[in-house]
Amino acid sequence: MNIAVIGATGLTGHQVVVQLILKGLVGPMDRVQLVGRPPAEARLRGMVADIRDAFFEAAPELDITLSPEEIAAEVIVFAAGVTLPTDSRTPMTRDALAIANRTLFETYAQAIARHGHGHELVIVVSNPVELGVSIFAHHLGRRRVFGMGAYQDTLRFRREIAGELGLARQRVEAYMLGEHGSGLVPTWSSLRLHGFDPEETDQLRRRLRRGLTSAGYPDTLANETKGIRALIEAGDLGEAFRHIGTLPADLRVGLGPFATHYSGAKTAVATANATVDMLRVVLSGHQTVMAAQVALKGEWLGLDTVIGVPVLVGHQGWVTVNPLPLDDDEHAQLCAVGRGVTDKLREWEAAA
Ligand SMILES: NC(=O)c1ccc[n+]([C@@H]2O[C@H](COP(=O)([O-])OP(=O)(O)OC[C@H]3O[C@@H](n4cnc5c(N)ncnc54)[C@H](O)[C@@H]3O)[C@@H](O)[C@H]2O)c1
Repeated sequence: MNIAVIGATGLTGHQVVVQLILKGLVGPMDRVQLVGRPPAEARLRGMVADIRDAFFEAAPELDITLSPEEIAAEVIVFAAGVTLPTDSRTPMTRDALAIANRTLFETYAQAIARHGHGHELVIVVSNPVELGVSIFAHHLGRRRVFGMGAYQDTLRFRREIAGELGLARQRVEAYMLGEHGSGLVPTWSSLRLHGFDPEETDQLRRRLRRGLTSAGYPDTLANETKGIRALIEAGDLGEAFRHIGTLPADLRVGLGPFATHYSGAKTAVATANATVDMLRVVLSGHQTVMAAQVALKGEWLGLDTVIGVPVLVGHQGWVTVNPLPLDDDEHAQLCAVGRGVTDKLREWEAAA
């Protein structure tokens, strides 16, 4: 198997390569292409030496690639580009991030479309993930392109619920859909707790939500984000994490990574874990449902944009949306977020 990691020397890209090996997804019969810019060549060489030193027998063939035209892989992880600074005193808007990364998305998408074999699957990690998916889908065809934001947000949502109930994460089924970052849509209607009947699940769902409704979620998340930002700017990370711990699971999903990023630790380990997990699903050859940002053309709820939804995945890409039973507020929320993403994509693309 051939896997390419674009932005391999970055915090996230590096973690993806290490976790691919540690989790046994690649071994000596496989090849991992480490893709970076020419100025990163020395660092890529050092990275290869370090990985061989650590995992000699288990390591795959590690190739250094400095040109987008030379990427040749079955699955490509895109983790290159600018990221939000961790110093809260120099904030960067998502708009500025989009403008900074747009050219990079375009360059790689065009090169892979021109020089690739036409079947590569692409997992977009870099932000804004919706913009990355939109650009890659435009050049490669939308069925081959996934954003990992919704996959990671869904893992986090399940983990928060499982932790609060004292269950293994595997017993919790629930989806965090929408836009990665500020447009999360927790679909509490999708909650299934294996081993609990619908009545018990209803009771636990009420307990977990603590009175926060789907309609009230976006404003509450925005207000809580302001509060956490103020604590971070005041240098009180400890209070920020303590406060997040008092909030319901769906708010913790939105706020935990925010505080982790600004703590300076960043979220590379969890992001790589989710990416490698997603890669495992995509490569398994079994048809499986997973959450991902994909470019929709009205397949579900009339959504015609890039948004996180549950998709049925096969070895050639996503096949169809796996619809969930949503209540009216969740439905309205997902459509509103979809319209917001469409407006942003239009703006970011017009700023070219
Ligand atoms: N989806 C998520 O949950 C999530 C989590 C963390 C980070 N991210 C995103 O992933 C991206 C990377 O984050 P990071 O923390 O690893 O950043 P980083 O700064 O550590 O790494 C970025 C890498 O991109 C490389 N790069 C820049 N321009 C390049 C080019 N033209 N060709 C090849 N490589 C190039 C840099 O050399 C660097 O190695 C960011 O966009 C960030 O927002 C997403």
